[in-house]
Amino acid sequence: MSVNPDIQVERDTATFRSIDVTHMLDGSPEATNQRRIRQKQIGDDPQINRRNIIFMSHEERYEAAIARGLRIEQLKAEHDWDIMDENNAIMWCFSDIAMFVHKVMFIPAIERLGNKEQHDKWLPLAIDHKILGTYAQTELGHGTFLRGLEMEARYDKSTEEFVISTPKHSSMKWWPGSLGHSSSHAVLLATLYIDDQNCGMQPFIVQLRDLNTWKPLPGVEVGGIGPKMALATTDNGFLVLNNVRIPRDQMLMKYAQVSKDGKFTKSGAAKANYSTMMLVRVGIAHSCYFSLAVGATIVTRYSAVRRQGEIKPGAPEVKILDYQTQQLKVIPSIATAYAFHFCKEHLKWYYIETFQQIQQNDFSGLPEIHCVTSGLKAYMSDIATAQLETLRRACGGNGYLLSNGITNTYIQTLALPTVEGENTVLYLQVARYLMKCLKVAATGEAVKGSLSYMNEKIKTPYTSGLVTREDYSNVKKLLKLYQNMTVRLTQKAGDHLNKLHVSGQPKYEAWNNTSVQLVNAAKAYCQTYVLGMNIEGLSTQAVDLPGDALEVIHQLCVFYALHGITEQSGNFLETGCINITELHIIQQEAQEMMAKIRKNAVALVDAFDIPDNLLNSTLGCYDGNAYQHLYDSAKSDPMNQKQVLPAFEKYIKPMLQGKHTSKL
Ligand SMILES: CCCCCCCC(=O)SCCNC(=O)CCNC(=O)[C@H](O)C(C)(C)COP(=O)(O)OP(=O)(O)OC[C@H]1O[C@@H](n2cnc3c(N)ncnc32)[C@H](O)[C@@H]1OP(=O)(O)O
Ligand SMILES: Cc1cc2nc3c(=O)[nH]c(=O)nc-3n(C[C@H](O)[C@H](O)[C@H](O)COP(=O)(O)OP(=O)(O)OC[C@H]3O[C@@H](n4cnc5c(N)ncnc54)[C@H](O)[C@@H]3O)c2cc1C
Repeated sequence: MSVNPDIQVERDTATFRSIDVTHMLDGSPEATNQRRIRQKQIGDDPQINRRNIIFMSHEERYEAAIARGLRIEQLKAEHDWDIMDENNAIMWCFSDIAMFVHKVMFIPAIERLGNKEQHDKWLPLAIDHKILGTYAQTELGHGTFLRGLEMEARYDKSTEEFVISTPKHSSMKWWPGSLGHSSSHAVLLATLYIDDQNCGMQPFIVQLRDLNTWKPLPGVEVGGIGPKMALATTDNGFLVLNNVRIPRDQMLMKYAQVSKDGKFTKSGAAKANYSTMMLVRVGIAHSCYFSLAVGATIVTRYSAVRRQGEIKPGAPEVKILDYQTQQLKVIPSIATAYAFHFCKEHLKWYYIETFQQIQQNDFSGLPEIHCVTSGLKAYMSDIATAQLETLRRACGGNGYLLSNGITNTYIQTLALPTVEGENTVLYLQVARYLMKCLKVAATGEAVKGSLSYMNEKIKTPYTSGLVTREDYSNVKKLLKLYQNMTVRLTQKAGDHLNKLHVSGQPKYEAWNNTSVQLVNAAKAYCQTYVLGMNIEGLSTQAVDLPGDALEVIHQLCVFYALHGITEQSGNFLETGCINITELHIIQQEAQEMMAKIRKNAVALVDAFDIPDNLLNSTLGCYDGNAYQHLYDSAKSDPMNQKQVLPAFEKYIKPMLQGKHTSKL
């Protein structure tokens, strides 16, 4: 099929070469080649390809997702993939593999929470798929408040076993992925009791099903929790345990230990048992980038080939991408996807470094990384879901079809603000850290890390530093505005907190009565962080780009900063970081920058280089022939393979013949 001329012209008139930016996104030309080879292995494989999933039943999708997971394992062995390759493969399959939690949580939890003997025993079994596991933490009654977990593990000194039980409905495990039908084992988080003393939430390895018959073991009641909005194949389940006994060495004992005679000891940081969650939060930030890149690719390409209506009366119909309002739906998502790229790259290396320190029992970096990973998981998933919905709607009626490739991505991404810590709750963790740093700054001590900009006192009266027109496209000056806004919102929340406390409210009550302001400050911190990483990326990852490509990536960053201010203008005005005249100039600059970026919109999404066989989109194919692909997809619907469906004989015909009232 030849390429649609409407999309070809976009490529021909772009001011830079997409491939240069692709190399930057991958890290190097060699890395691009390597990724393309991996993506071809996946996209061309009939067992992995998700081409027909929209026409499958729940059970068929589940089976296909198991087969997909298995096939990924085979490819991994055949082609010697490392862990990054495997994680990317899972992401390119949109996490549509049934044993997802086994890979991303069960194994990492054993690695992080187990001691050497436990590694030696359990990891080979898990890695070779001799056992399949889940991460069972959330209960019906408690997902957020982990100190409230009710499933009990009571130590029985006489037999050196833990006895695990579910005292009431609210204490059953509820939600763990792969638990319903796909796990033989669980890393199960339960509250440990020794002689009725509560020793906090601890991790245990519990076998749930017989490995030969797959039947639940005695005392184990397990099943699926029912249909969900999406993620049909993650097989989320419930679990009730009736006095199930496990040996003492099945408590994962890296950070806390129970001796044979029931002595409880702790090593490491207080929240060390929460470390698996941190890893997954980093992974979620990466998924947010990928989902947004997918959505932006589909909708930008579709907007470049769909013509509807006219701008100049009587002139030919225009591409919908030429409407300024359509640009406002599409261009921010492209700019955000690029900003998220720089941010997730930074996050990956930051996590790896800090994790190495933690492995060496240096926990000093833990509070900051907990703040950053919690905040970015929340912020990036909030933004990604909001923008994906805008993008989906930007496709008009066809935005409601599953074949468009964006609807599924969107509803899947909708889980991310909830999983791995509900977003509001995570913002409040960030706020906790902000308040601590504020206190440090108030004593005159230097605040370190991502909030070191707090050290600089904001002078009153204040000027924004935006003097010339060029200042409005100076990303460092724009970043300063964001930093000042964050500091002022943080101070404002801190002042409110103090005021309530001084007026007699206990600290916890004052905290709750300030939590709206605290969350607002936390979001500002996250937004500032992402912009900071975007700017850093310009001088690190993007620095070797040819001049024309660097200019476009720079424009995106400027637009990201300006658009962010227009979206959050209330915060910037309220804190006095800009005045109304400056806001008007910023709005104008943002619109002008958007018009410049529009010229390169298709080339910018091409640079994401997501192949058609992974994109699975009728609207967003590289060749731009959206109408042909829509038609082909409709024709391939199994319901269209018959001219007359059985429902005709059963219901419609009797109705037409006036017999329906008694028969139905
Ligand atoms: C589609 C893809 C599917 C992916 C799979 C999804 C799998 C899942 O969802 S698994 C379940 C995930 N569950 C969660 O994330 C639970 C969310 N809840 C939490 O993380 C915590 O309980 C939380 C943070 C809300 C509060 O914990 P709580 O024990 O009440 O602590 P709290 O008393 O508030 O104290 C917080 C302290 O712990 C620290 N802390 C909390 N979490 C962490 C952490 N992960 N690392 C380091 N420190 C931490 C805080 O910094 C704070 O320190 P300080 O006291 O010095 O200020
Ligand atoms: C698709 C999916 C997959 C999942 N996979 C797993 C898994 O593999 N393993 C696992 O263990 N769990 C899993 N979960 C569970 C998930 O981690 C929890 O649902 C999540 O942590 C939120 O907890 P919750 O359901 O208790 O929400 P709740 O805490 O009940 O949240 C409800 C509301 O209360 C608010 N709220 C709660 N506490 C506070 C507070 N302190 N301050 C202010 N507001 C508050 C929240 O902001 C929210 O608005 C999964 C969930 C989903 C949807």
